[in-house]
Amino acid sequence: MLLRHRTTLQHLLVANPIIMASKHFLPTLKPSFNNKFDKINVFCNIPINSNVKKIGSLSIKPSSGSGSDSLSFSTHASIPRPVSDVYLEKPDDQLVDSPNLKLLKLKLEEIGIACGSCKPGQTYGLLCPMCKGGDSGEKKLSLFIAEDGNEAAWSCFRAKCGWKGITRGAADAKSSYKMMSKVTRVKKVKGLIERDLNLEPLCPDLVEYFSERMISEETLRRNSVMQRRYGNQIVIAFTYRRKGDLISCKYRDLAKKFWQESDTEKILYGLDDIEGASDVIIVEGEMDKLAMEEAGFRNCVSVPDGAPPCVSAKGVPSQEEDVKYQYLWNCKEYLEKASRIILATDGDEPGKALAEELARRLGRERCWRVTWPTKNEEENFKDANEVLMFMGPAVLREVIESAELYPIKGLFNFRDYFGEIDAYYHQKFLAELGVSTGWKAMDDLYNVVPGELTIVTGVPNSGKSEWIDALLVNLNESVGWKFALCSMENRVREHARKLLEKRMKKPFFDVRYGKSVERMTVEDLEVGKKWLSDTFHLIRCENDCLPSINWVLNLAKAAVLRHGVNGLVIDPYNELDHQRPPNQTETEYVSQMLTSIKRFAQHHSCHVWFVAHPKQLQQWTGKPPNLYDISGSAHFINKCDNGIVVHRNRDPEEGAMDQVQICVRKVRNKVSGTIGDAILRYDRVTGQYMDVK
Ligand SMILES: Nc1ncnc2c1ncn2[C@@H]1O[C@H](COP(=O)(O)OP(=O)(O)OP(=O)(O)O)[C@@H](O)[C@H]1O
Repeated sequence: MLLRHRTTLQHLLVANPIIMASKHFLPTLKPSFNNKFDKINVFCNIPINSNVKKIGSLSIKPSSGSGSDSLSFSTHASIPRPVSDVYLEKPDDQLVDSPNLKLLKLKLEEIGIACGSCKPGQTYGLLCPMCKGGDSGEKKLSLFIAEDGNEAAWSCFRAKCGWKGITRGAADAKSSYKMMSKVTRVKKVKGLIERDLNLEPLCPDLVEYFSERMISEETLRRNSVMQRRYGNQIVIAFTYRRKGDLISCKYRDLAKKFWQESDTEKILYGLDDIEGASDVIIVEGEMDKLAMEEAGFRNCVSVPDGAPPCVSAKGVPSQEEDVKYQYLWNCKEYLEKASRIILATDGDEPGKALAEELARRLGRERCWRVTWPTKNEEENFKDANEVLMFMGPAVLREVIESAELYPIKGLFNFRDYFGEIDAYYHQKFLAELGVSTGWKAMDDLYNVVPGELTIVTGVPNSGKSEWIDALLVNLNESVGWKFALCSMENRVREHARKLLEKRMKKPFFDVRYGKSVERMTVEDLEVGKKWLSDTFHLIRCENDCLPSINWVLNLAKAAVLRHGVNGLVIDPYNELDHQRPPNQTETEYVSQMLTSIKRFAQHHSCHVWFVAHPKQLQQWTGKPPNLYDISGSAHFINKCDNGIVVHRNRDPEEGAMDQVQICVRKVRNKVSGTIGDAILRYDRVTGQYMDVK
C-alpha cells in the first residue's frame, strides 16, 4: 500500500521556504500562504513503501502539532497531517503494545525525547531536549515513528539547533544522532525539478509591475523570471541557474517579502552571465541585476542573501566556516577569472558593509566601487534599480563606467590628497611654510614647521638651552604658540627665571650679572607668572627615576589634546631612561626612539626640539662640533628634519665674546630653510638673543 502524503526529510527541507527580508541576512518573516492543497503538491506524490526496512529511508516531516510560527513550520502548518492508509486501517492497540515499540520509546526517553503517547506512523512536534526550543520553548523537534514501531527518526527544525538522529527498538541497536548545525550547515540537493516548483510564465500584471521599474519583458524572459501561485496569491520567482540548470529559486511577493527554496546550493543570481567575463559587476538584489541589463551590462550577478548589518569584526573565516558567503565559494571558478570586479551594492551602511565583505574575500586589488548619484540635497539614490527608474539607463551606465578603485588601507593616490595640496598651495596653513624664529639672520636658514623634529646640539655650556628658550619666547610673542617642556636639567624656579627674563627683558635679580639694569618688579613678576602658566606645561618626573621617551610622549600628547601646545622640548637626550632590550644595539634603539618622536610630532602637528650632547671631543679645537659627533648614533642626523649646532666664541682674539653662532647643518624641507650659519648676540643680563646690527 502506498503512503500518498509521506515525504522524505530531504523533500521536506526542500519544500520549507526560508524566508528572507530584502535587506539583511535571513530574518524570520512569514509569508502569507493560505491554500494548503497548493502547497501539498510541492512535496507529495512521492510513493514510499510503508514497510520501512532501512534506517536511511525512514522519513520525517515537521509536525502540524508544533503549533509554532517559525519559518520552517509556518508555511505548512495548515497542511493536513499526512496519515498512513495502513495505520488508519489498524486499531491503535495493535501497534502501541508491540514490545519493540516499548523498547523504542524507552530508548527515546533515555535520549531525552518525551514521546509518551506518540503512535507509530505519525509525525509529532515535541520539545527538543538539546535546545529546549530556544527562548520561546517552541516544539520544533519533529519525531516520526515507523509503522512497525521498530524505528524512529527525529530532527529539530530550529535553525540554531538542527539536532537530528535515528534509533531502533531492537535491543542491540545503537542510536545515531548529530547536531546538524555543527556538521553540515549547507545541505546540498541534487537539483530542483522545475516542474515540481510549478513555476509559470509571468502574468501581464507582473510584467507591468516590472515595466514600472523599467525592466523590459525581454530582460525578464532572458533571465527566466517566473511566477508561482500560492492559492490566490501570485509571487515572483527568480530562478538561480548554473549552466542553465535550476539550482535554487527565490520568491518575492508584492509586499517585498523574500523567501527561497531551502537546502539548495547558494549561488550568485545570473551566474551564467559572468562565465569567462573579465569585468564582473556584483549587485545586492535581483532587481538590480535586471536593471544593469537594461543599462547594457549583462556581466552582472546579484548576491542571494542581501547585506549584513555591519562589517564583521572578525577576519575572513575558512571556506567551511564562511557560511554567510558560501555563495562566493560555490561560484569561485566564475569569479577567479575576473580581473575587475565592480561592487555596485546599495549606498546605505549594510550595502557598504557587503561591499567590504566581498572585497575582503575577492581581493581588494581587483575591486572597484561605485558612487550612486545624488537624489536631492540630503540623499543619494540607493541602488541600480532606483537610478534606472529615476535617471534612466544612460546615467546608470555612467555610474558603472566611472567606478573608482576600491580603497586599500595604506595605499593611496595623490588624488586622495588634492584638498590638502590645494590648501597648501593657497597657503591656508600659514605655519606650513615655517614660522620665523624672530631673528632676521635666521629667516633664510631655519623656520619652525609644525610636526617637524629639530635636533639641537653643541658643546657643554654653549647655550643650547638658552637659545631654545629664547626661541620659544619669540614664537609665543609672534604667533602665540604654547609649549610642553621636559627640561630635566633645570630646576623649575631657575627655568622660570630664565624664561621670565627673556619675556620681561629685565633681570630677575639685581646681583652680579644683573647689577647694571633694574630688576623686574613684583608687578612684572605677577604678569610674568600668568604668562608662564598660560604658555608652558611642564613634564617632570617627580620621583628620582629617569623618564622614558614613551612616558614623555604620552604626557606631551595629553598636553596637545588638553592645552593645544604647538611645541615640545626634550632637553637633554642623556637624561632620559635608555634601558633597551639586551638584543638591541644603541643604533637600533636610537632609531626606534626617534621614529616614535617623529610619529608623535607628525600626528599632533607639534614641533619637537630634542637636545643631544656631542660625544667627548678628544682634541677639541674650539670649533663647532659636527652633527655626526652626537653621542649614540648617526641616526640623530639621519632621522631629524633639522639639525642645529649652537656655538659660542670663547676666545677674545677670535671675535666678540657675546657672539653666538647658530649653525644650521641640516634642513630637510627646502621650503623652511637651508644650510648656513647665523650670528646672534647674547645678552647675558636678560638672556635674550638679538640680531647683530
Ligand atoms: N654666548 C654666551 N656668552 C656668555 N654666556 C653664555 C652664552 N651662551 C650661554 N651662556 C651661559 O652659559 C650657561 C649655560 O647655558 P646653557 O645651559 O644654555 O648651555 P647648554 O649648552 O645647554 O649647556 P649644557 O650642555 O651643559 O646643557 C648659562 O649660564 C648661560 O647664561
